Amino acid sequence: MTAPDRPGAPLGADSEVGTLRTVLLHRPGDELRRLTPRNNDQLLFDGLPWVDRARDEHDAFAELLASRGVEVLLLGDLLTETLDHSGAARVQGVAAAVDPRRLGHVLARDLTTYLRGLPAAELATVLMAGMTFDELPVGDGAGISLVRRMHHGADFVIEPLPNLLFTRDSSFWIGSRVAITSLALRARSRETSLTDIVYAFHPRFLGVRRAYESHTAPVEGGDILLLAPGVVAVGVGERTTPAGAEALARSLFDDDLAHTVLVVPIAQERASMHLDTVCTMVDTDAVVMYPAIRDSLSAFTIRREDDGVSITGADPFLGAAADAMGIGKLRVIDTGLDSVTAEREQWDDGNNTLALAPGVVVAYERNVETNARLEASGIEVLRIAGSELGSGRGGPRCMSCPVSRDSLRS
Ligand SMILES: NC(=O)NCCC[C@H](N)C(=O)O
Repeated sequence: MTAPDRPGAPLGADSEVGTLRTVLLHRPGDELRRLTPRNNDQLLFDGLPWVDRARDEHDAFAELLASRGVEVLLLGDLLTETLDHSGAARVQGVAAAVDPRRLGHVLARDLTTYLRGLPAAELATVLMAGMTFDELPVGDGAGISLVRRMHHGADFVIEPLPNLLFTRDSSFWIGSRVAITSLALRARSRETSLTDIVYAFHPRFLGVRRAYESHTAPVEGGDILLLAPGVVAVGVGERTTPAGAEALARSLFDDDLAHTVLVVPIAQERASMHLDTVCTMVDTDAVVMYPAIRDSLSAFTIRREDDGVSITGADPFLGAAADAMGIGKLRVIDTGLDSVTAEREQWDDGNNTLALAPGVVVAYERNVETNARLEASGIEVLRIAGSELGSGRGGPRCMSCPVSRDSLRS
């Protein structure tokens, strides 16, 4: 992995459980205040979070990580620093936010000029929280746009990005490279314009190379599990598509970032929108998994071969994963729950843990039964509150993008 001359540990990750050194989070901000009962479904939230409380919960999450020696980077801070540092980042970030097809040429042009001139912190806020027609600056020429006149003041000129909270999905690190993903749904697609400029222009990431650069089809970070160095599982369901998984596998092989990719079909349902909603790694050879899918989860195995690739399967996931990882057995921590408790705790992200090291995970406190079973199996569980954070349907893993983990290769 790279970057000895930068602050902090070398960048990159080759597993889900190597000791976590640096992580990217997003502190809940004004983008969450945009949620209303009319738009929350479209913006992929199941309710309206109490924003100040969500922030408190998130601050406690960040403090827990820091208390365990993890360097916490905040997306909002990195974005502000990036926009301050780079004119090109400003141009790119604004261009992705201003849609002339929707706003018309006149308004798009005036808004672009206005945004490019904003101080970095204000621009970062607009790019994350969006902007309404009421919030447009009043000045010369205001009112000449028909689009402006005909829209309701509370309509969005720039749509907010409340799901920035889930930093896992818009980028992920593999080896010493970062992949900017290709988010499937309209409500989230602009998020990657922000991770893209941060990784392209922030001095901290100077010289970092990209993985999956072509992003030809949808791939979301929540579907990617780094099972072991060189072995990657990719969930295919509501978000990542078969074409995305195939393109990612070929790209990882070409860049020598993986030799085996397991493609794992998951139900196309909100409760299991990503692979990490039903299964996360808690140790080098162990996962916590939603019990209802334990025996039915399957995988196609794509291997890099001397003369191309081979595809086998579908086979039972647990066996295919153990084979690919070169271990006798992938342990499933037996959450042993009755089906109703298991379903409730899966919905509340009980299986969505963030490993800080082998056998040490962060989990939502509300999943009492799952956490107790993890502890009974020897896993250290660090509990955080998530009553408000969870309203977007994501747990500790979804809310974190590991930027640096110790390698498991050594
Ligand atoms: N990796 C994850 O499962 N992320 C959670 C994403 C939740 C977000 N509200 C979404 O629907 O995309």
